[in-house]
Amino acid sequence: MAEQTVGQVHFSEVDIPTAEVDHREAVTGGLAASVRELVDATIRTTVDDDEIAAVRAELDLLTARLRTAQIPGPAGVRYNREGRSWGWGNAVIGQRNAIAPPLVIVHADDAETAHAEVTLGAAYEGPPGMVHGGVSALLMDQVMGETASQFKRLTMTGTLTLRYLRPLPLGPISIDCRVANEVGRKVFVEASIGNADGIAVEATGVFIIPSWAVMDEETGETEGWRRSAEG
Ligand SMILES: CCCCCCCC/C=C\CCCCCCCC(=O)SCCNC(=O)CCNC(=O)[C@H](O)C(C)(C)COP(=O)(O)OP(=O)(O)OC[C@H]1O[C@@H](n2cnc3c(N)ncnc32)[C@H](O)[C@@H]1OP(=O)(O)O
Repeated sequence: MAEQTVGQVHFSEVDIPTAEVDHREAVTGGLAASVRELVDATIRTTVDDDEIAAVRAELDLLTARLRTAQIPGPAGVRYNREGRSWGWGNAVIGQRNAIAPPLVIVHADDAETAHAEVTLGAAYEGPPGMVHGGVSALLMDQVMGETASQFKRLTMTGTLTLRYLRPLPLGPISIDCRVANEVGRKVFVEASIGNADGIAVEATGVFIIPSWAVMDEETGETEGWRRSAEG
């Protein structure tokens, strides 16, 4: 495994064929999907106290089984020589992260725009029956960050400005995003989140290519960074 550091950001090149990565992702992604169901059931269950205690005891045993073999810290972002990258712990798109919806982001071929759709359930509630405003910001931040990066450079959120136009009910939502402008190391991005009734939140963001992450196009120092959302 080769460690690569761009300024303060570390990522790892691992020699795993894409087919095996896809397989691992399908298996562990299935586990995360089951845990997502568990999260929803935990919020909504009305079983009695004894049943909760019994379920909890079983869950603690299951968790202990998973912990018999685990990595020492967070999942990080990894990539292989075929250009497949994956960030399984990412809070928004992480396939192994039950906290992540997970969002599947579709980027246009020119990488200037992106679109994402997902259904948000009880775990994402803020106002009663509505999507938490911070969740809307979180999801848009990820879509905007990826779009700003255009998968060819590292960008970080500098300023995110949100205008909440109307409450967004839990249920199916969609996000649209586009690069509006670019000046030096600043990439200006616009996004919105809404549903079939229209836009609920508009966002504008300044995403910065950090001074420590300006890459040399010739040496391809950061070539391992690719379309993580697709993998
Ligand atoms: C081979 C290719 C590689 C491809 C890679 C593709 C990967 C694809 C995969 C995945 C995509 C990413 C998906 C993630 C999505 C989630 C995003 C997050 O959650 S990011 C975490 C939260 N954000 C932070 O933690 C930042 C913390 N802040 C910093 O690190 C710095 O303050 C930073 C980088 C924002 C700026 O540091 P400086 O040293 O580079 O900035 P200075 O040189 O002072 O300024 C440059 C210009 O930017 C403006 N600027 C600086 N900070 C700004 C700010 N906060 N807001 C707006 N403008 C700012 C300045 O005014 C200046 O503008 P003037 O050139 O003078 O016009």
